[in-house]
Amino acid sequence: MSTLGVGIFGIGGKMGSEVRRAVTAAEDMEVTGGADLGEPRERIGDAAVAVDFTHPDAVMDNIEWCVPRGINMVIGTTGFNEERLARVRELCAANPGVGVLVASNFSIGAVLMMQFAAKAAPFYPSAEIVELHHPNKADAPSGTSATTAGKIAAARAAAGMGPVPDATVHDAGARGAVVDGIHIHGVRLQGLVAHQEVLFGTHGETLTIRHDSFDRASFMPGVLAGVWWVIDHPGLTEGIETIIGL
Ligand SMILES: NC(=O)C1=CN([C@@H]2O[C@H](COP(=O)(O)OP(=O)(O)OC[C@H]3O[C@@H](n4cnc5c(N)ncnc54)[C@H](OP(=O)(O)O)[C@@H]3O)[C@@H](O)[C@H]2O)C=CC1
Ligand SMILES: O=C(O)C1=N[C@H](C(=O)O)C[C@H](O)C1
Repeated sequence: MSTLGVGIFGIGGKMGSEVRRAVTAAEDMEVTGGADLGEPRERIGDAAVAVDFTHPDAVMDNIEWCVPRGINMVIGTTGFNEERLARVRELCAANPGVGVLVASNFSIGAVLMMQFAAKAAPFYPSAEIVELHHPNKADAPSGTSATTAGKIAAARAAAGMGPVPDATVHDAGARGAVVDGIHIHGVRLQGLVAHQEVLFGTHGETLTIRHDSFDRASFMPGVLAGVWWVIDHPGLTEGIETIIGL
C-alpha cells in the first residue's frame, strides 16, 4: 500500500510532536520531514500535505511558500482574520489544484461546543466566553474563542438581536476582549491544556456549555481526517465541520 507523505512545520513543538506521533502511527501516512523556527522549509521533504502548528507570526510565510509549490496544507496555527483568509483564497485561486484547510480547533468536542453555542445563541440576550489554557500559549484570546464569538454573533444577527446587555461605564480591562460584540475572558494556568466555557443568560436562568481537551491527542483524529480531505478538496476549507459530517 502506498502511503501519503506529510511534512510538519513546528515539528518540535507541543502540537507538532503530537502530529509526528499520530502520522507515524497511521498505516496510510508517513512523515517526510519537518521544520522548526529558523530551519529551511525544504526540511519538510517530499510532502503531499504540510501540517502547520507554528506561530501566528510564522504561518502566512509558510503558506506563501507551500501553495505555489503545489503542497496542500492543514493549518491549526491560530491568528487568522478575514484579511489572512482572503490571501489564502487568492493563493489557492492562482494554484487551482491545491487544498488548504484552516481550523482553529481540530477536536470533535470543541466543534460540537461551537455548534451548540450557535444553536443556543438566539435564545439568550447575554453571552460571554471564558477560554482557559496552559501558560505557554502565545495568543489571547484563543482562536477557538474568536471563532465561537463569530458564530454566536452570526446567529444573533440572523435572529435580529441587538448588542448584549452591559451597563459597564468604568472598565479597567476586567470585561475582557470583545470579538464580534462578544466578551472573551482568557485564563492562563499551569495544569491546563485547552478549555472553554460559553455562558448564556436570560431572565431567571443561565446555560453553560463547556469543553475540555485534557490531552493534545484529542486534536489528532481531526488533523488526520483533514490531511486526507485536503488532497481531494482544492481551495480553502474553513473548520472541520464538513469533514466530520456536521
Ligand atoms: N487548531 C487546533 O486544534 C490547535 C491549534 N493550536 C495552535 O497551534 C499553534 C502552536 O501551538 P503549540 O504546538 O502549543 O506551540 P509550541 O510553541 O509548542 O510549538 C510551536 C512550534 O513552532 C515552531 N515555529 C515557530 N515559528 C516557526 C516557523 N517560522 N517555521 C517553523 N516552525 C516554527 C517553534 O519552534 P521554536 O521552538 O524553535 O520556536 C515550535 O517548535 C498555536 O497557534 C496554537 O494556538 C494548538 C493546539 C490545537
Ligand atoms: O494554543 C493552544 O493550546 C490551543 N490553541 C487553539 C486556540 O487558540 O483556540 C486551539 C486549542 O484551544 C488549543
